[in-house]
Amino acid sequence: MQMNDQRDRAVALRLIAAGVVYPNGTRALHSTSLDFAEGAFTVLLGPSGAGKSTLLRSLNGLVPLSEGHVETSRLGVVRGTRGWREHRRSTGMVFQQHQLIGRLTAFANVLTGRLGHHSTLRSLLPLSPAEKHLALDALERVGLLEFALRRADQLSGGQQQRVGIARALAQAPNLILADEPVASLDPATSERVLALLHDICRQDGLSAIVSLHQVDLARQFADRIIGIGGGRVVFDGPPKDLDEAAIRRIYGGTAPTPVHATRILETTP
Ligand SMILES: Nc1ncnc2c1ncn2[C@@H]1O[C@H](COP(=O)(O)OP(=O)(O)OP(=O)(O)O)[C@@H](O)[C@H]1O
Repeated sequence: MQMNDQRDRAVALRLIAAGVVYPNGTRALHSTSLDFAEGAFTVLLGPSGAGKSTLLRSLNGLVPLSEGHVETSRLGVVRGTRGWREHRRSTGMVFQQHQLIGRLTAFANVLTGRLGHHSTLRSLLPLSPAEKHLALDALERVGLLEFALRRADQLSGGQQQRVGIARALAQAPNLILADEPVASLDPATSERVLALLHDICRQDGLSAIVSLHQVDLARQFADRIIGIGGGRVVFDGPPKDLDEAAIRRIYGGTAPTPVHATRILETTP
C-alpha cells in the first residue's frame, strides 16, 4: 500500500500536539501530531529509549499526556475518566511480556479481555455464554483452541503471545496497540506471530499500531513506518522509502543491532 492510499482513508485515531513529560522530569515525547488511517498497519521503529512505548501507550491513556489530545473517529477528543474508559474498551492492547495470569487457563485469560465491558460489580459474576463463545472464537483464530484449558504458564512464548492476541480480539476492538509484541520471541516465531496479527487485522479491517525493534519485520508487514528518535518523529512513510539514510536518521548513525547479536549479548555472562 502506498502513502496516498493512507491519505484517502478515514482517520481512525489522531494525536494532536501531544507531548509526555514523566514525573521525574524526563521529556519522552515532544509535541507530536499524527493521523492514523482506518485499517492501516503502522509500525513504530526506533532505538531503545526513543519513545516508542511512550507514544504507543499515550494513545490509550496508559501514559497520560502532559499536553495535547487524542481524538478518535467515534469519540472525538478523548476526555475524562469515562471517555478514556470507553476508548480503552475498544482498544486491544498486546504487550511484550504477554501479561497473562500464569495459573489461569488460556481460555480464562482470553475472557479477561471482556472485563472492560462490564462494571466492577458485574465483572464478579460469570460471563455470558455469548462472551465465552467470543473468547473461544478468538482462541480458534490464533490456532489455540486445543490449548484452551491449558494453564498459560505451560504454553510456549509464541503460544502465550497468541493468547495475548486472542485476549485483545475478545474485546471486539476497533484498534490494536501492540508494544514490542515479538521482542521476547526467537526470529522465526516472531515472524509467525506478527504475520498472524497482521492477517487478523487485515481480515477484520482493524487499525494496528505496533512498536518493533526489527527493521526487516517492519519492512515486511507495515503499510506505514513511523521512525522515532529522541522523542520525535524523524521518519514517516511507506516501507519502500525506508532507505539507508532514513535508517541512519532513526538510529542516529548506529545500525540497529541484529536480533541474533542481541540474543548472544543477552545470554553471554
Ligand atoms: N515511567 C517513566 N519515568 C521516567 N522516565 C521514563 C519512564 N518510562 C520511560 N521513561 C524514559 O522515557 C524515554 C522513552 O522511553 P520509552 O520506553 O518510551 O522508549 P522506547 O523507545 O519504547 O524504548 P525500548 O525500545 O527500550 O522499550 C526514555 O528516556 C526512558 O528512560
